[in-house]
Amino acid sequence: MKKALHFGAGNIGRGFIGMVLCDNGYHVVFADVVPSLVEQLAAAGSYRVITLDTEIETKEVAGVRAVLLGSQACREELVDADLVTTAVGLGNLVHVADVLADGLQRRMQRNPEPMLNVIACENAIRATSTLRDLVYERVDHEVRTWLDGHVGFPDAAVDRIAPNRDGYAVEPLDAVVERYFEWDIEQPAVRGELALSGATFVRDLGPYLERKLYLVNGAHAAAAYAGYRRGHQTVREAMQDPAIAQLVADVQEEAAQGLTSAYPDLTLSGLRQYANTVRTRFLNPHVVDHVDRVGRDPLRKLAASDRLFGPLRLTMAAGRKAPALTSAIAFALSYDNEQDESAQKVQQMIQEHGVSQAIAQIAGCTDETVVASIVREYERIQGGIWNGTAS
Ligand SMILES: NC(=O)c1ccc[n+]([C@@H]2O[C@H](COP(=O)([O-])OP(=O)(O)OC[C@H]3O[C@@H](n4cnc5c(N)ncnc54)[C@H](O)[C@@H]3O)[C@@H](O)[C@H]2O)c1
Ligand SMILES: O=P(O)(O)OC[C@@H](O)[C@@H](O)[C@H](O)[C@H](O)CO
Repeated sequence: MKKALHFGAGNIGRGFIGMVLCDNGYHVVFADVVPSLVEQLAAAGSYRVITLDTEIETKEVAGVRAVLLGSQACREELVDADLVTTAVGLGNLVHVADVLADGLQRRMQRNPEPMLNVIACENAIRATSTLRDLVYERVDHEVRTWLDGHVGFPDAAVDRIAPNRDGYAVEPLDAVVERYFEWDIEQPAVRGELALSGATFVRDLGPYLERKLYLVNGAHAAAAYAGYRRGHQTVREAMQDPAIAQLVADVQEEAAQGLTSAYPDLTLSGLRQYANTVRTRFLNPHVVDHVDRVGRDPLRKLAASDRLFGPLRLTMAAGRKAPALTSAIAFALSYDNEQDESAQKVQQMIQEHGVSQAIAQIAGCTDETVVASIVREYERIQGGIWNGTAS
């Protein structure tokens, strides 16, 4: 039986990647940093995925094991794994890289011939490439040469809403997910054979990845940050607020305009259809997804290449204005959730240096016109007079 080592036994790890791998006949070994989660998974050897839709479907993912990240057992799992995946959060890839660097050296010494693929399933531009670079930094020339020939690092885009489980009557290991899913993997970087039913193999991931990050996650972020500010608890509640529903649709339209200029194969009508489906998903009455999960870590979400400044850059490069993305960025900067450490860092930067400096520091954006528009929207939000994007 093929074996997959998956880092991150959280919502998307259990609810999406683990399930697809199991459906493809992999024996799945989860590696996580939370000892209690690892113990529970290891003891149970299985968990359930509950699909939230008009029909609630419960499916068992059986025959799984679990190891603690960094343990000897975890490093040893790499020696004969057939596939490695991650869903740990972009900032945590550095810790996965430490383990991969060590485990892959063991593999080079003891099981060098079989090809291996490593796929990071994180919401970011080319997260697998980021992970590969982190691994390469940690090994010497001999290992790098072996990695070049035997280990593929294909980039991927993953899409499935896997909310937190609070509010659902579920068992401790249950994962809850929407029915929809999409997993796109860049074929040219794959080493050896990799067949995964449920995944789509594409020649160039760029358009798939940016379409997903901007039209799903950018829109999601807009709904969450505006929703938080306007007192909504969940994404669905936020989407039922007409001003936010319009903001989200406008964010998608601006991003779509930018995407069609950057990727001639993407059509505006195709992107509009995709965007409509995304908004319907956000309104799914069976999914309770809190704005604080979707808005988590605004420092990451406000980075230059991420879901808000990424499409803004494309739209501006296409010579178009982006008032809705500007509002969404201003809402992200206004996100002062005390439970979110990253939000608190953003607030501290704003307090210490002002909004313009915070934008420069976080997103590297110093374009005076862009910064001035964001600041104007930020002030409207702070003043409580935002009731729709200024045109
Ligand atoms: N939840 C979603 O709807 C969704 C959908 C698509 C993609 N994603 C992406 O998947 C990733 C995980 O998101 P999530 O919602 O599952 O988060 P989560 O917090 O539910 O799960 C993350 C898991 O990773 C573990 N972890 C953290 N650092 C680790 C490390 N170094 N090694 C091993 N495990 C580690 C955590 O303990 C946790 O169990 C993120 O990059 C997210 O953007 C999430
Ligand atoms: O996971 P994040 O923090 O990058 O983004 C929050 C949500 O937008 C995200 O988890 C979506 O639910 C998911 O990407 C849908 O595929």
